[in-house]
Amino acid sequence: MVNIDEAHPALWVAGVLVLCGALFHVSQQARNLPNGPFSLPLVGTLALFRERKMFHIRLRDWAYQYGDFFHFKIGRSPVFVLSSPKAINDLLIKQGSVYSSRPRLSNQASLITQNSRIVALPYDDQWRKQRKLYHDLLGMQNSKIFMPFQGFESRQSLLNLLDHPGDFWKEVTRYSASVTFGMLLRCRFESSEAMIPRKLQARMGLMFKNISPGRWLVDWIPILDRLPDALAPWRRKAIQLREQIMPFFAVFYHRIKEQVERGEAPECFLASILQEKGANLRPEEPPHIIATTMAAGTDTTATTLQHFVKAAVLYPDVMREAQREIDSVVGRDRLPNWEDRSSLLYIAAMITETHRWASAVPIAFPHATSRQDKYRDSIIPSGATVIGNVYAIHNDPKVFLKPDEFMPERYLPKTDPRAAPDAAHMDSHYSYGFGRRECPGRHVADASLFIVISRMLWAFDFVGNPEKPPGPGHSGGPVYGPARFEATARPRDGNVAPLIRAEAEANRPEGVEDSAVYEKLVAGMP
Ligand code: HEM
Repeated sequence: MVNIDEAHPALWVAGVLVLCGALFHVSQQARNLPNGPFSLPLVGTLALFRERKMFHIRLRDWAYQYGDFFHFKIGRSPVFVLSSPKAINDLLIKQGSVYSSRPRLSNQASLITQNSRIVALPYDDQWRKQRKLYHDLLGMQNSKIFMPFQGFESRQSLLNLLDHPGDFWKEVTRYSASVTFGMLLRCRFESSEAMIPRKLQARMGLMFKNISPGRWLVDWIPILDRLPDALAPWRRKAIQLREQIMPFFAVFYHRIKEQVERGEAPECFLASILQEKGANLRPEEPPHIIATTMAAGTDTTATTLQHFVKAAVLYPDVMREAQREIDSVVGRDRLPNWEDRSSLLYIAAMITETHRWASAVPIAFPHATSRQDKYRDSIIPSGATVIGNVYAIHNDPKVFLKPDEFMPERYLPKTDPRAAPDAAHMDSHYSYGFGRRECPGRHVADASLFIVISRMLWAFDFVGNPEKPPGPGHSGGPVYGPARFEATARPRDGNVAPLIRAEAEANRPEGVEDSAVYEKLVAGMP
């Protein structure tokens, strides 16, 4: 969360200043805080600066040391960390009306996001308005309208993997981007080399880097923000960054807007926002909704698929068990389809286990309180940051036996002879977050994962490079993928190639255009 690497010089200056002040201030609330790592008044928890650990690893280690309800401090502000299903259930879920806000963005971050990105909005009417748009689009029932896209794109994935067996890494990004862009604006990508997903990733990287708390000197010395614009060049810089990031999204916005005005828009999320559903939005909101949807839908699903391929390579017995199930339910003469979903229990368990074993967002997104509350004798002030420690819980041996092992059996129904119910003391996972802020795209995401995973395993064995097996470590952030690794998709038998080629073009959804039209429009952008 705190971008220490980026903010290093700023931290030292801020550290000296706040240390001077520290002698005169003692946080009133400190008396009521739960256990936690050592912190200095005003400076906060020193280990945040000292140790070069990834944030979710550090939070897991602290959870082992301080228990399932601890705090640390950023400056003077306590951050509360919940590291057991009980603590999460007690607060983030049962007390949703109190624990569903977001930490306040810095002024710099607000300049970049224009307070229009749902993931960062506080629990207020603007959030409710945007959340309803997502709910209407992505709710359990409505999300079914995307099945034809997911079905078609998963067959394109098989074709691309057949032609380029080593390209799974890029292919899963193409797949996820096509599903997301399809629902957002009826646009798709045929090739794994498509340039738009890469441009999207670059922009989101720039955005997240610059809205992270602690990124700017002024985040650490807020009094500087009182200076007029002429003496505050960082404000201009934030606006320049926004102008670097947002025109890319405006391209999609303007094209669909023109189509709406001509009465020629495709039936899609963006058109419905520009027609009646988004009537109450501020003008700057739709481009940010486009950016959020593209980013939230693409990177997370692609990353989860990369984790899945890693598991398939590292656990060939699990892959074979899944293939045995597919072969017995589906046979070898056709691809798995939606009707098979309720019979493919091992595949369902495998998807849940992928979310647990390697969460794409290992601490979800921090929540914040909208009023003061009390928990286990501690006062949690209004506006406090509260983190659900997903990674710690998913890796806690008290909750999941042998947490390092990829074991779909832990999620099978108890009556299934393959089940290992004692291996899980929780019947789900927290990779989609919690309570009222839980990911609204989860039904779409799980459907996307089901259809492409079941079909990939029907068609291919995933084989690693014995010289370079997938290692530990992560890529990316705030969405964490595995460290890059090699894998080859090897057709399982002689039926696979002819069937994939024969089926690739079937049931092409109507009204979906190739991304070429947008590629021309964004070609000149860096
Ligand atoms: C495997 C795929 C996905 C994962 C792991 C994932 C994970 C998450 C997480 C952890 C959160 C924060 C929850 C919280 O604050 O408690 C979130 C929020 C969100 N997700 Fe997803 N997500 C995925 C797919 C999607 C898709 C496909 C969409 C839509 C196209 C989407 C749209 C959103 C939105 C709009 C929010 C913000 C919700 C809010 O702040 O109220 N996500 N997601």
